[in-house]
Amino acid sequence: MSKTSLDKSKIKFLLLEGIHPSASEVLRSAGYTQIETSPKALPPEELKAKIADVHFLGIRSASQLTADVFEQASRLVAVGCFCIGTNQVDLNAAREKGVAVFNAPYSNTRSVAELVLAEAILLLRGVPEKNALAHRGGWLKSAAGSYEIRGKTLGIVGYGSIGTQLSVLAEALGMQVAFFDVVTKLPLGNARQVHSLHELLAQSDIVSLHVPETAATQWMIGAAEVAAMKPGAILINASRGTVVEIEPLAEALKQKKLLGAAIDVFPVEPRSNKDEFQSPLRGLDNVILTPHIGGSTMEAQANIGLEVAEKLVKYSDNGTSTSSVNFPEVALPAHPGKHRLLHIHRNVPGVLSAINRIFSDNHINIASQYLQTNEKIGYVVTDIDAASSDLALEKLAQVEGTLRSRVLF
Ligand SMILES: NC(=O)c1ccc[n+]([C@@H]2O[C@H](COP(=O)([O-])OP(=O)(O)OC[C@H]3O[C@@H](n4cnc5c(N)ncnc54)[C@H](O)[C@@H]3O)[C@@H](O)[C@H]2O)c1
Ligand SMILES: O=C(O)CC[C@@H](O)C(=O)O
Repeated sequence: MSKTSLDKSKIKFLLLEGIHPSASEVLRSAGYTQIETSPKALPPEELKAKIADVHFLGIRSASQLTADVFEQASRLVAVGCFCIGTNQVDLNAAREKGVAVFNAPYSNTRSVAELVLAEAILLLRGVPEKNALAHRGGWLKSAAGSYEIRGKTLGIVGYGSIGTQLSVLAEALGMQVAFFDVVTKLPLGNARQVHSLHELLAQSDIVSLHVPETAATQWMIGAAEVAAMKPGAILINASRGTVVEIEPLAEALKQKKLLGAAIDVFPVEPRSNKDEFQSPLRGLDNVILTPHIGGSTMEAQANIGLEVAEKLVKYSDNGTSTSSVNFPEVALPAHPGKHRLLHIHRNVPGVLSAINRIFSDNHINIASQYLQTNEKIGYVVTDIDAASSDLALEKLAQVEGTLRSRVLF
């Protein structure tokens, strides 16, 4: 048996951050037994020590997979992000190591959209302040500053999976929906696209952010943007903590320039439920603060567990990389009776011919072959007879540009 093909009982999975048990169930029913789980993210040094011995890693948003961490990951085959965002992973470093990264792009969109709408209603009614006061023995029975959601304008920044779900639900409640997106999008229902962020801010009663964390979205809402919002408007951020500058927001809330805010994500978030949450927004009664739970419902987490674990199993069992966020996507049939060689390489001219020269020079018959590339890497899968796989694998590893090769049988 080849040294680089492990039997399933030796393949190690590490699932961090309280990933739903549905993931472990999928892995166990696929025959994997070495599954270690932890309720929290690991600090960098601990993560580096652990990752050295792991073949598959599951994380959510709190684990930081930097280039340094990937340096230690000599056995790592794939990472599963059991969430939508993949900004916590250095995708280039993963690609350089030949590590495929998967996520769950849709399983929690509904949960986020529902939370945002609920928060919008509560903020428009001043419930956070009235609730806080009642807990302190106060009684604020008043309609002043309380409004229905019907007829209000919702401004959505980022009209993707979550933004569009929210748009549909908001219209069902009688809201007007406007959105800003860098891409021209087909508006759903009666929603309309506006051409600049400031145009959106100037006309929205509620602004809700649904962009990914990128260089362009970093601090996209700062002092100037808060100033551009309508007096008495509401800001909701359930996207990423780096999208909003907290200090100018806190100031606008203290000055009552804004009616309220609901913030689910923060520039710095505690690594576990035992660490202290620190923020200038603490103590402001017109702000709903939630601990990054936009996607945290039992339904969403169970679905994410299934979805991502199934992707890891398919990649481990037969090399299928469909819906990977950093890898060429290949959907592969089963390969009964054959050994399957997986070769991941830099996408430079000549690699495929070098690979096929190995097969022809060594009289190895190819039963089937698949190639897919993206701008950076190529992924070649070749099914051959079992007898030749050790020799072929040894030679494939020597091809110039090789990032990783392994065999499945
Ligand atoms: N709080 C939570 O628990 C939670 C849960 C799920 C997702 N999220 C976050 O929400 C983000 C959005 O999720 P999604 O599934 O809707 O993503 P998506 O990729 O489907 O949509 C993002 C949209 O933002 C647009 N966009 C990108 N850059 C932009 C910019 N600079 N200005 C304006 N628009 C821009 C894109 O064109 C796209 O339409 C995720 O990336 C994730 O970070 C948070
Ligand atoms: O569950 C998480 O930690 C992240 C949730 C959310 O931000 C996502 O990107 O899906």
